[in-house]
Amino acid sequence: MVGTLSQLLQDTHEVLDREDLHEESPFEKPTMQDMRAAPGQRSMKVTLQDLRARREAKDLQEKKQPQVKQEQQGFRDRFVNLHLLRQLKDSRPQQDGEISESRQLQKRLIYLQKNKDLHEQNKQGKGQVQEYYKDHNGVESGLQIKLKELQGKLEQKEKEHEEVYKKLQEVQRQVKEMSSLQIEVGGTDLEKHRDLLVSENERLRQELQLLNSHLGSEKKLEVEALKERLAIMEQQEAEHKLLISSLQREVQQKAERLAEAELRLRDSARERVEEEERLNRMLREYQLSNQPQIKYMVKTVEVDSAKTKAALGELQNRNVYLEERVDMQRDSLQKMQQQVQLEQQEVAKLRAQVKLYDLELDKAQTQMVQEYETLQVEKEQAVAEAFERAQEEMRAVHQSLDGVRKNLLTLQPALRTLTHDYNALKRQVRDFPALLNEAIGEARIEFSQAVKHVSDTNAELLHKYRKELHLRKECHNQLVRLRGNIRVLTRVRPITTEDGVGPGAENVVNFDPDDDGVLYVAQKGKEMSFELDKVFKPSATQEEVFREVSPLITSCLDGYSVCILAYGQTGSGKTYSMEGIPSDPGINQRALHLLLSEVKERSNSWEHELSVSMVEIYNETLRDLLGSDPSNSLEIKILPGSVGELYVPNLTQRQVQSMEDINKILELGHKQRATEHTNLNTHSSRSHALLILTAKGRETSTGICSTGKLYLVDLAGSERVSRSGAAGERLREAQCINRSLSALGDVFSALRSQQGHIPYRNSKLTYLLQEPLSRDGKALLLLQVSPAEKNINESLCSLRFGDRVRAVELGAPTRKIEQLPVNAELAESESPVLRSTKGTSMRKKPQGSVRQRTSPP
Ligand SMILES: Nc1ncnc2c1ncn2[C@@H]1O[C@H](COP(=O)(O)OP(=O)(O)OP(=O)(O)O)[C@@H](O)[C@H]1O
Repeated sequence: MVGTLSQLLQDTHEVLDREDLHEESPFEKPTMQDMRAAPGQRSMKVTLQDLRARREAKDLQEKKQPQVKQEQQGFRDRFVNLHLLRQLKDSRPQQDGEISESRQLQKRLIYLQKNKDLHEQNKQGKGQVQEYYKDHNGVESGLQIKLKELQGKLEQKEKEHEEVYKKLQEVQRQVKEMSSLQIEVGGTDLEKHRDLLVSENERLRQELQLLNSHLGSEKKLEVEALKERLAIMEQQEAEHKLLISSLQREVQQKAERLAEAELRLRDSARERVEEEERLNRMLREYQLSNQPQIKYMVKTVEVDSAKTKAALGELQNRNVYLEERVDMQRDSLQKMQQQVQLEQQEVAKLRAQVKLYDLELDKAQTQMVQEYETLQVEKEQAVAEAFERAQEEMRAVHQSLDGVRKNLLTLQPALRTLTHDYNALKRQVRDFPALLNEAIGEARIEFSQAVKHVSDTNAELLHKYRKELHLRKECHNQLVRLRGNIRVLTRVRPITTEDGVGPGAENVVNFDPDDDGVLYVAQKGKEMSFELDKVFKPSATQEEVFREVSPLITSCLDGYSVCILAYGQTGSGKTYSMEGIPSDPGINQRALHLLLSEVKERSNSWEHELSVSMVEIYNETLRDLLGSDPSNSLEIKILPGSVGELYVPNLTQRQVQSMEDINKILELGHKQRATEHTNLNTHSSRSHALLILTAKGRETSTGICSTGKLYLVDLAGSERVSRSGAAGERLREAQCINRSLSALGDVFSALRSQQGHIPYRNSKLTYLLQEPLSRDGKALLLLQVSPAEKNINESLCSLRFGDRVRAVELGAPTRKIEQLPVNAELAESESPVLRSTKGTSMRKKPQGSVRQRTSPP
């Protein structure tokens, strides 16, 4: 027990001594005034004003400090004594509680002191955090500087690459120059080597580009990753800053609260000290006032102890209150401690994170640096390799260039000779056009001269040939005349619309351009030629045809019996040639017109009388086309008293003196001509039409009379019966026509073979044409030919017929003349023909009349 008390006293002294050392200790001694102040007036919530007032009071107290200290010491002693007394006499447990409270207060004070230390530490922590941030910022700025350095290095490397690339381009250019040189020189091995170098160079360039792109892309990626990391870290830093600022705020708040708590503790300590002082004072007062009555001391003490008890009760209450407050403070301190711990943990975490980030950053940086270094090394290696290759290539190029130079040196003489040759050739080539033009001009001149010569020769030859031909013709004609051959002319009509279209209407007849007596007919790929006296092309006019026959026509005025026969198949143009069309008349009208004009011309020496008859032989009946009744059949009879001279009784004979007479007669005859339509020709004539002109003339000076006759015959169609498709009446017509035509053919055959008997009487036609077709007459056959392919057989028949007729020799013709008295009138001639307008006389040779053989006109 005694040990415990002594321990307590020692502790109390220690505490009191320790508190004395602190100027602002909460256990400073209160002034008397303070002590006197009622406890109820002292608020538990000590404001700062109160604190200031107390401090001022404290300052005042300090002035009295030595004295007070002495008093305190005394009071302490008294207090100790009092305690001892209490413990000894009363041994009250309340005092023990007070002491324990004091101890607790002391402990709390220690705790608060520790808390203060913690606060200091916290402050230091904050400083450390700020330092960390500073460091972090420094690291970041360092990284950025490093990044900038790296970028600078990259740019430098790129520049180096560009330089290398330029060098490569220069090498390529040199290689190209070399290749051009080689092309000029025309090397072969060098070209291969050059191609290899070029391909190698290209490959290197591509590799370099690939490396560049690879390097650039990797670096870019890394920089981007670093930037991303930096951004994240910056974000985290901002968050941490926010956290730290909030923590700082909290720490500040807590520090403020701590300061408040300290103040309160001081207040409570001061109050306690004041209370102690007051108690000491009271004790001293007691001691001073009650020293002689020690025996009553116990009683007084007991009396006073009541007060003391009350004071103690108050103190106890106050202690309880203070204890509560201390508990509260403790709680708050605990909380604060916990918070501080949490914050410390957080700070530690943050530090760890920051360390981690630092590590990561360092790692990334080192990795990046390593990668960069490796890339740098690779790039340098690649560049070095490329450079080496380029150098090697350059060396090779130089070598090849040397080779080329050598080649050039060796090739130079050859080149000189080649250049010389080339220049010579160039000159030749340059001069060549002029030379060529000159040569061409000369050749042209020579050629044109040769052509001209040839053409001249040809023309001459042609001329000679034509002359010869003409002569031959003349001779032939002469011969024909002398022989009395029947001339055969051929007229080919043009292709008409009636021929239709298609292969059947194609032209199969061709002509010889130099010989107008030759005609070619193509049949089934074969070409047959026919030689005739004259061939008229389709383009031949009526005039041309008439011109050819006109000499024969006029010969009738000389007393000849002349016959022109138009022969050919239906539609071959017989009527067209003989009669013609109103706008373009044929032989008949032209002949009459010619004879009229000829008579006129000869009228000085000759008197002529022209009379015309028109007959038709239809179905072997002779009809008078100018008669009043054309249906009457005429007969051919021998003129009585003549030598076989034939005549046609009752045949109408009309004199013609003008063209009007001719036109009227022809119109009448044409009208009365029996024409029928067949399926071959819409205007087919199914009869033989004859225009007989009798020309009686008398030479006024000599009295010689001539009687000439002109038979213009438009024969019926010569086509075969089967082809005409005729039947019945048409068949009979066709048969009659064929019979008469075959009779004509027979006559020609007989004449050709110079038979004794000529079968004139086999048909009306031949019988009527006996005189001109006899040896005394002249005959001309006008073969009408159709050029259409469908008529080729009939055309060939006609041409073959003409060929046969050509061979007929009638002999030299004879004029029919008679000598009459000079003063005799032509009309007084005994000739019945001349006397009568009715009936044509084909009399026998009268006495005194002479048939004079003469040359043809
Ligand atoms: N040279 C020609 N130029 C123009 N047309 C012609 C010629 N020859 C004949 N023709 C025409 O051919 C057609 C038949 O001619 P044309 O009547 O003269 O034949 P044809 O032989 O007399 O017949 P047919 O025996 O039936 O009387 C006519 O339309 C005629 O105009």
